[in-house]
Amino acid sequence: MRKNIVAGNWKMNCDLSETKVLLEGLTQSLPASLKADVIVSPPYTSLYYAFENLKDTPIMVASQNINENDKGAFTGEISAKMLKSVGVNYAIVGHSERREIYKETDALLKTKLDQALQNEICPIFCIGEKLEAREEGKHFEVVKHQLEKATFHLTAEDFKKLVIAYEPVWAIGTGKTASPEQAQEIHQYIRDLIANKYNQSVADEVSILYGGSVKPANAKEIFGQADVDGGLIGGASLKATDFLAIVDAF
Ligand SMILES: O=C[C@H](O)COP(=O)(O)O
Repeated sequence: MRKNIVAGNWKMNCDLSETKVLLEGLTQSLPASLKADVIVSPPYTSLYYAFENLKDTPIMVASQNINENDKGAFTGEISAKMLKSVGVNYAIVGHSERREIYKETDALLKTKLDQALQNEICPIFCIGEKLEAREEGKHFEVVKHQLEKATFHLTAEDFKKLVIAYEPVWAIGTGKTASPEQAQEIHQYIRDLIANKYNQSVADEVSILYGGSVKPANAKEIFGQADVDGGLIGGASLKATDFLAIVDAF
């Protein structure tokens, strides 16, 4: 059965001392029993510190990216094996900021997913349409294309290891959130795509997260939708009390 997951994507925020403060805030106020799996995704420079300081807690650590190669002459890059060695169990792959700013293509993302899975890192694979596509009613088409091109080569066993994050680009960092009905509609569509490609039991095992301006004030309503299994949280994950309130929203 699929899991509830709340993942915080810190993006390019938090140096080491800020990481320390944020993690202390999280661990000191962490409820004894959690309603969701909790993941934090600090920048590379804080990953090892995060792992070391969270290993006695239920909070898991994700990277915000992963390289598609094993090793070698790729100046500035970090391999899956290196990530694994500092305690990373999840990797965000295909965030819209990487697609847009760093021109990551569906073909590249496919190889990144393979690399993560080969190294036993669970990908949090991001898909979602831009505002123009939403306004033209092409959002279903966009997410179908993104999903098919990067993931449908996977076996059912590997597909079940993915977490999908639906993040409408127009809702990221803008304060605009998809309505709970809009989120449910497209999450259900994504689950149906998975069921049609694989089968219903695979579709029922994959957690589909919503991302885009999730805050303590709107999390409960969004997470209350039948096919929304949690959230990928940007801005609100940088404040421990807000992030924990979102975790508690189930
Ligand atoms: O990865 C997280 C998303 O980009 C959402 O960011 P946000 O919560 O700041 O809108």
